[in-house]
Amino acid sequence: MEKILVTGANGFVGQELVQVLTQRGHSVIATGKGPTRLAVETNGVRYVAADITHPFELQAIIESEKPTAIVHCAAMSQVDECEQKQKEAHNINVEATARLVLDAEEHNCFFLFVSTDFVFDGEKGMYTEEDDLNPISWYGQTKLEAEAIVQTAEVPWAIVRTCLVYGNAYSHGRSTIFSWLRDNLKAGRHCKVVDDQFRTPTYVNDLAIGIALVLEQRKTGIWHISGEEVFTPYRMGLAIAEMGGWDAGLMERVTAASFTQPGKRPAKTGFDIQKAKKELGYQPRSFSQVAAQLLAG
Ligand SMILES: NC(=O)C1=CN([C@@H]2O[C@H](COP(=O)(O)OP(=O)(O)OC[C@H]3O[C@@H](n4cnc5c(N)ncnc54)[C@H](OP(=O)(O)O)[C@@H]3O)[C@@H](O)[C@H]2O)C=CC1
Ligand SMILES: Cc1cn([C@H]2C[C@H](O)[C@@H](COP(=O)(O)OP(=O)(O)O[C@H]3O[C@@H](C)C(=O)[C@@H](O)[C@H]3O)O2)c(=O)[nH]c1=O
Repeated sequence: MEKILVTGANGFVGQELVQVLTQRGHSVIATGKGPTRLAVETNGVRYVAADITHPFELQAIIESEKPTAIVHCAAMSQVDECEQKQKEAHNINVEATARLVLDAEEHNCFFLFVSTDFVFDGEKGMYTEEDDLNPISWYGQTKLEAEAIVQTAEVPWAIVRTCLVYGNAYSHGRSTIFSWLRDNLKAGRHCKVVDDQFRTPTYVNDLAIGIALVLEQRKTGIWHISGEEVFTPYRMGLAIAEMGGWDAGLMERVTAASFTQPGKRPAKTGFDIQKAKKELGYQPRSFSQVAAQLLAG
């Protein structure tokens, strides 16, 4: 059993990760900005407020709690916000990560950093862990810089990259592609959905299990943990409409060019997850299986 400190625990990925880690018998120190927003009160979880941009808050928690591992989820994760607030995004996504790596070194904690497909430029698609990085957004640039810092850590480290994470959104949390599509279709709302961004969407519970496997097996290095099937958001919507018995005609099939967004999105990402399947025993569920389960409520 590990004693794991999770940053970004109030976030979409963090909430699920805290639950999965405790269900797997680990003791979790959940940290986030301000009061806890953990959706589920779980035994074995302690919540401690900590702003990662305040240098000594996390350091004091690590000093007193002595975790065996740190999973760093906290980030400015909205791509457009990162593009518009570049200094703040760098402060949160890069400088705070650098300080946390130093804290991990001081207390000999295994360090796991959660990263993104947006470190790639989207030309090739189906990226392996060996492919060259070339981000086209400031968000992706900050994650690339943070990855480079993590790789200098003098403690065992892992980088888990993931892609278009979906599931039921938490109240007050960020929406996810799945909940956004389902809610629009269910409400009979017209929506514009892109059909030229290729992803391997990742069920948030599969991601949390993948992170737990890396931690439990103390696997170091870079790991691509995502779904196995390629979808565009439009094709996800078609599947959801079909399963929910809703009108797919509510979705207007558009290209990414029809959106004027501050942050560029890579066209073709998605991950080749053979390494995680072979070496971790990671096995994501199919989109149809998960969507049916989520729609059944
Ligand atoms: N969602 C996705 O599709 C993908 C996510 N990722 C990565 O996964 C990680 C989690 O993402 P996700 O859960 O979706 O994003 P969220 O935005 O839901 O969660 C990020 C969390 O980080 C917290 N945070 C931000 N700034 C600070 C700070 N200064 N101090 C403490 N906490 C802070 C936020 O707090 P608050 O809630 O108070 O704002 C939030 O709870 C991120 O590193 C992201 O880059 C990677 C690929 C895909
Ligand atoms: C809002 C909106 C989104 N979409 C599509 C575009 C995109 O492929 C998908 C999600 O859109 P968003 O703008 O929410 O997310 P986006 O910023 O594209 O997603 C990214 O988030 C960060 C954290 C990551 O690390 C990336 O892996 C990726 O998941 O939904 C539409 O088709 N129509 C819409 O109206």
